[in-house]
Amino acid sequence: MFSWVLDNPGDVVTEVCVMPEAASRLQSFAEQLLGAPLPMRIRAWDGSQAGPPGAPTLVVRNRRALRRLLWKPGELGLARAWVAGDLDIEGDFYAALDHLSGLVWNRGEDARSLAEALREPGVRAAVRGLVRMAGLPVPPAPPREEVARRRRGLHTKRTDKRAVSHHYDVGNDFYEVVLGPSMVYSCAYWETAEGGDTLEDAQRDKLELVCRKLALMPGRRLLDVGCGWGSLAIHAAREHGVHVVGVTLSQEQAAYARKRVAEEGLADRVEIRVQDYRDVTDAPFDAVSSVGMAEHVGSEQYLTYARDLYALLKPGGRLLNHQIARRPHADEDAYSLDGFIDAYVFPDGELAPLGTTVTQLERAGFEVRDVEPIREHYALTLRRWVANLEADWTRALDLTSPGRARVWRLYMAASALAFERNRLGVNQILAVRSLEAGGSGMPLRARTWN
Ligand SMILES: C[S@@+](CC[C@H](N)C(=O)[O-])C[C@H]1O[C@@H](n2cnc3c(N)ncnc32)[C@H](O)[C@@H]1O
Repeated sequence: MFSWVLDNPGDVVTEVCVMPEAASRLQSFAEQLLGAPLPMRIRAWDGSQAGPPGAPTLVVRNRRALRRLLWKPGELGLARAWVAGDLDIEGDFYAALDHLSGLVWNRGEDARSLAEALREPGVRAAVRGLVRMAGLPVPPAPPREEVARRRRGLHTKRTDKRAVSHHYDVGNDFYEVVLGPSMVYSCAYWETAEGGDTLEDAQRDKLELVCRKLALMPGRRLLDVGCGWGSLAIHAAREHGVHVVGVTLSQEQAAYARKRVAEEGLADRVEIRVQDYRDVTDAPFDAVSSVGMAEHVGSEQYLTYARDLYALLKPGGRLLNHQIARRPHADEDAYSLDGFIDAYVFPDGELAPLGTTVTQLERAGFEVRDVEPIREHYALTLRRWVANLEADWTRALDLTSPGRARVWRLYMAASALAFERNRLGVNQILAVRSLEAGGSGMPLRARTWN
């Protein structure tokens, strides 16, 4: 099936890039490579179209898109072409992304995925030949030791600050468009699977759930690690009467959060700092919340993170760690960092399987008391963020670059699908620093929380 590709790489370039009716040539090239019909329509730069009528359409605006795809086949190539505006999608965005991710990664028994096809040495060599002929340099794949070295160099205080700034210091106005008035950048807590409640209600319910799990009450001290725009700190101080220290690495977030705190009249109870969690020294706290922050910590630093939070708590104090989890890989050593999310969205972000996180918390001394998996909630939340962005697209383009707006739309929609398809999870882990004699201070019936 691949002999045509292997034997005639020059003809393939000519066929696909130079001859008329590019869409049907593209379709037949992809179908030969994958060994199955394409479920999407294609519209090419010359206006030609091919594929099942009524299906979502992949618009290939120019030949450069093909070069990008062939140069880095898979997630990163697709994303590069998408960010540059060389590729577009018409029709149902989620259905199209679902088809594309299926084509690239998981086809099932009867058809191979692009990733599988490209693992065959002959096909890989032919594709690299194509890329060379298309005039693009072919970088060597980084050796395993290089991936390991890069990992070790990550997550110093300086690199974390730079990575956080890349993601969060892009304008609070842009985040207001996406997140809406609640300004919470983590999974909400919905009443129904249909997501009938508003995003603001669902976010308020999430903040309240975190406060109840932490048994917050007047006079207690809460440390909110990765406090974002201050929403949890404000809710906890206003509704539960606690004193809160919120730390973030983002200057823009801190300025925004302080303004909100002052407007709410809570300046005597909420302190927002631009500070790394590793630099917090004013222990002890009765409770620590870390919501949507631990994804930035990285595997090399995770135990340090867990130990630091443990040390900051009083005996009997609770940690609520709300964190995205990936599925374990068959070969954990081969786990590579250079995907689309790393390149464009969260530089140096790292996801761990749930079991790894629980083990690290236990190794740091915590007793893990409860794990609540809430991945369906994240899919609902992300779909709402995508809808917010699409509804205010023109303003979003004014507030940021078109490339960034396209990246955010793609990463949020693709992440919604990943949570729906169970490729990603998100969990609220409640852990306790036990009292000296071993008591947890937890109620016998855990669901009442305090
Ligand atoms: C996804 S946001 C979540 C914000 C907030 N918890 C929420 O739910 O809306 C992640 C937060 O973690 C913060 N962060 C990341 N690394 C940090 C570090 N090393 N020390 C302190 N904060 C950090 C970022 O500045 C950002 O505020």
